[in-house]
Amino acid sequence: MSNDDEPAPLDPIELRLQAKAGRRSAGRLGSLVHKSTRLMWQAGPRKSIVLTCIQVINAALLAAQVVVVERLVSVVIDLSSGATMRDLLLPLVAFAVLTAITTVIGSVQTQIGRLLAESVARLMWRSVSGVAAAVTLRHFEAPDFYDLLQRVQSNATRPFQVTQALLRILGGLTATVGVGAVLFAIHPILVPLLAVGGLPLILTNRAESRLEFKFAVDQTTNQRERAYLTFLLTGRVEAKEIRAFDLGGQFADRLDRRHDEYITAMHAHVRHRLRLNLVGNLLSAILLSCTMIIVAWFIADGQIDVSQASAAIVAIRMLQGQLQTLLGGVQTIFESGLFLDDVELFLRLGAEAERDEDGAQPPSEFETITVDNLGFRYPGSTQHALRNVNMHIRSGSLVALVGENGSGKTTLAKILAGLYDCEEGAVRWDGVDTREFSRKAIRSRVAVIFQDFARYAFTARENIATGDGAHPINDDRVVAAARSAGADGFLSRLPKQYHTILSRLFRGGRDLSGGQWQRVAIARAYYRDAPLVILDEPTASLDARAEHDLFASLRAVLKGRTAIFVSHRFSTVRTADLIVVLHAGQIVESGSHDELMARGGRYAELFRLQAAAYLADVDEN
Ligand SMILES: Nc1ncnc2c1ncn2[C@@H]1O[C@H](COP(=O)(O)OP(=O)(O)OP(=O)(O)O)[C@@H](O)[C@H]1O
Repeated sequence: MSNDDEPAPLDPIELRLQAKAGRRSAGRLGSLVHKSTRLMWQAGPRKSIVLTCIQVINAALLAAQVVVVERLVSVVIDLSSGATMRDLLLPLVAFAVLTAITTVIGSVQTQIGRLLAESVARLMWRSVSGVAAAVTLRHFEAPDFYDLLQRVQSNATRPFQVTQALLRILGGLTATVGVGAVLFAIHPILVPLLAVGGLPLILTNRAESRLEFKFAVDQTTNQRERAYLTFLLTGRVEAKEIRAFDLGGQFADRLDRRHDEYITAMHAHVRHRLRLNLVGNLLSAILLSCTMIIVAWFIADGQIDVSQASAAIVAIRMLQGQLQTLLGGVQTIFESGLFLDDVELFLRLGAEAERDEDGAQPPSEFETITVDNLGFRYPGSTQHALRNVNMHIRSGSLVALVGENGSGKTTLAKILAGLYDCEEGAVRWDGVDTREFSRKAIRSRVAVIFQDFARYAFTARENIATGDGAHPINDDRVVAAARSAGADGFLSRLPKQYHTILSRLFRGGRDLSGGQWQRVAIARAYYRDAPLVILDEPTASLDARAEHDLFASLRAVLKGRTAIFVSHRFSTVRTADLIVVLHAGQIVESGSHDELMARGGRYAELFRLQAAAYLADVDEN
């Protein structure tokens, strides 16, 4: 996907239709089985082998049980004509041993299956979370992306179900072949009759799978809304406001309504599924009963004896069970296959993320950054957030972006940080368009902290060291960055100093004030050894002294690095080498504080407005 395009449509129904058009059912089943087996093998080769062997042994034991039943019935019949109770002992013991072994093997199989399932789920999560963390920010503007992510997350156990189903199919198949062979030996015609009995189930099972997937797709948005409302009602940050504005009841009602809609839809869905299930099983049972009638007719006709008939009935019962298992397995794979398509579609987004690494390496330092006629619209938006933006930033300078709310400061910061590509125009580092560089490498040359920076429930040192996740934590650099950001004092006083978890979510954790958090975030930016530092409203939560200290020491801390900061506080802005004034996505003025004041334009107006507010207070006192 080109980065200037809208995110690709992620419509799963469309995807399903494409998949359907492209492949026939048998081929599709083959490809699903292939993918799932590979996944299972990658997750646990030894466990996969053990489970496969167990299935085969189990199936052989089932076939042996049928033979033993035939022997048992034959001895029972012969009891009146000379056979003794001793003759009965051997088949009885064999039957008991076989039953016991099958039961024990069943439990072993379940437990190993659990372990393998966890490994498969971990493998899936690793890929999914890797892609979620790497896709471009554009995806996070698209509701389709969130819908897909939701389905991928809530179906993380699907590969496990597929692997379980695979094993069930394997077991079912082997047992069907084994027991089928015994049945064939009793009378060949019984086998095809049984196969016909399974046909209605195959058809209705497929229809049920499609129904299930359609239901899941239809309900994704509802499910996300419910997840969001639950998050609001249980979130720590939201807890204050929910109580202050008494929103709990209102949100709970909203959640209830969404739930009602979901349950109503589910009722209809369940009714539909049950109808299909009933039809399939009824037809199958009728056909199987016909088989029983034929067995009775064979006895009457003298084609088989009573012991063979008993064994045939046991075999038919067993085969019925195995056939159910087999078809259930196929159904699970088809059903999960539709969800796995979603996963595949999602993982394909990772390929685009990998292309972020393509391109030349940017220089480790730069002399100038030039912004040429930059234009940008957010995905799905018709309005330009930035238009005709031109800037020239010299290495080592301090640049301030100012302007009213919504004027485009943060958007410009995001583009300069390499988080979005520009739609029109270009950003150049020493004359080279940044799109020629690896985006990942560009991002590694920028240390950026946004207004809504992340507050990780990790230790203080980890919170700072996330500024450079590519290298092991260097504690000396952590402390140095914290000192430069004015965070060392309060972090050192925490119960476990820099090793204290900065959250109440975990035992022993401590939370910080808004301003203290902001200093930790600034330390995160300082920790990164990048030639360009971008700070989006770095002092919004700082007290007057902290703000003064931060800017007074900024140049010394930067040690010649270039810094761009967004601020609404003109007292700090005036220290910048270059002040860029944005209005409605365009640069309306730029220059030093003195130049802009002399010009008497928008900057001077905003500056005087703020200064007057302070002076008015001073005058009043
Ligand atoms: N994710 C987004 N999707 C669509 N439009 C957006 C998005 N983020 C911002 N905008 C729009 O882009 C324009 C510029 O927003 P931006 O956040 O860059 O402004 P700002 O100058 O940083 O504002 P503030 O001072 O309030 O932080 C605004 O009109 C805003 O509504």
